[in-house]
Amino acid sequence: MLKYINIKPIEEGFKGIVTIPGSKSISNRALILGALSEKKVILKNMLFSDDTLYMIEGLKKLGAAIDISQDKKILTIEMKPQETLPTCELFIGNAGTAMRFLASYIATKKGEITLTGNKRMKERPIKDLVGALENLGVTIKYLEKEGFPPIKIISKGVSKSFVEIDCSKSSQYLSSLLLSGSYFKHPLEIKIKDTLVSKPYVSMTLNMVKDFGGNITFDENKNSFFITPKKFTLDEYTIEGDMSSASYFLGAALIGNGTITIKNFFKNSLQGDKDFLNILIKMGLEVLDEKEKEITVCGKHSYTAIDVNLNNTPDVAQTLAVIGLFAKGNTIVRDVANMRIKETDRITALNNEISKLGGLFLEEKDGFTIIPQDSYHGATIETYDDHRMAMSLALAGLKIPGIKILNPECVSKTFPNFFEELNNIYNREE
Ligand SMILES: O=C(O)C1=C[C@@H](OP(=O)(O)O)[C@@H](O)[C@H](O)C1
Ligand SMILES: C=C(OP(=O)(O)O)C(=O)O
Repeated sequence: MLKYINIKPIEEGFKGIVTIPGSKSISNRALILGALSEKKVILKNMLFSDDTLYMIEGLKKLGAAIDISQDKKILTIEMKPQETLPTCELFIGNAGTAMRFLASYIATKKGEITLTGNKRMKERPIKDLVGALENLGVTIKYLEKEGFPPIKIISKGVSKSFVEIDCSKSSQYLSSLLLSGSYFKHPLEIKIKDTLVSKPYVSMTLNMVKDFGGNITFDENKNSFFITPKKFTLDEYTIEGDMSSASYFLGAALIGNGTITIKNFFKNSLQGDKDFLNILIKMGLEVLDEKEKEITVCGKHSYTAIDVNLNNTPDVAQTLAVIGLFAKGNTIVRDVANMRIKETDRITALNNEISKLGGLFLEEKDGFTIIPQDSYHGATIETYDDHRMAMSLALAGLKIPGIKILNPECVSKTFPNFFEELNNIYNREE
């Protein structure tokens, strides 16, 4: 286990080329859709990281034949035809998508399956999804604390045709039902109670279900989704590069006033986090070149702050917080209360670590403000087993000497070779 990594400041005007990995969100959706499919599915540009490996191991235990070619980033998946799933326990670490998406997948069949995870996963709520599945006729028992994993799902399949769900804490509950709903026995109406957070992830789900052969419509007046039972028959699916992972290198170019080419960057991405590029353009980032799967961006000696609502894209809020340290003016991030129930309480974690650098961080219940200071100093950064704390605070080290990132291997949740790629931006391209 690597205990820490020192980040070296970078010279302005640097040039680098990096490659980002496949999208976590798309990889884990494609695995569920592949497991539901009638035949073998090939997934290309697949992400292999903790979150997808927990999903892969879980699906294997449930009966999937999965072949992996890690260097080619290809995976094939074919689920054994079976009415009843093998009785087992699935450990899914702290992979929110795996925990939530598997719950509805299990409900498409008969079986008794326990879903559990690490200490933090046991503090992340799942009650609204469990309640919806119970209302659909699935029996679910909390094995420790009411409302949280571990849960035991006792399923006989879903035969009801209407459910209401509260998605004000996580959009993953809705995506879970939408991903597997085509394999419930009857047409299903899912009515959204309250506000839906992280909306673009639901659009991503709808797009992918459609690509696999599903039929889901949305009625705006009723605030309801309608799913028709369908069989999936797609042969092959290509995973996009991960736009949340790209945020660190877009940010590095701006903070470090350098030029970075990002490969595996999908211009027409399904991911809401692609909008981070537009946020940074407003702050001063310049796009030098854009191809279908590659972008080259360039920073500025000085850039402006921004006031932005990140409810649609909470995963880039930490990147923006660190970029805000060096902006002209105060950067304000609004409407991101659910950052507090992710890998760690991310708002408090940012406050702790940014304060250690000499930064001024104003913490709100559902957001924060970064007030830039004339100077900062190095510090030893705690990462709270949160990949995004490690990756975003590493960016501060491009400017501030003496930054040490503790437990850097937590990046393996979504971007196992992040620090190797970060190293690539120091190697000047001639
Ligand atoms: O559906 C998804 O793939 C995700 C949805 C978001 O979670 P919430 O809906 O809980 O905000 C996001 O933070 C997470 O990293 C991935
Ligand atoms: C919130 C995240 O993950 P999860 O899928 O575990 O919710 C994340 O990757 O930032």
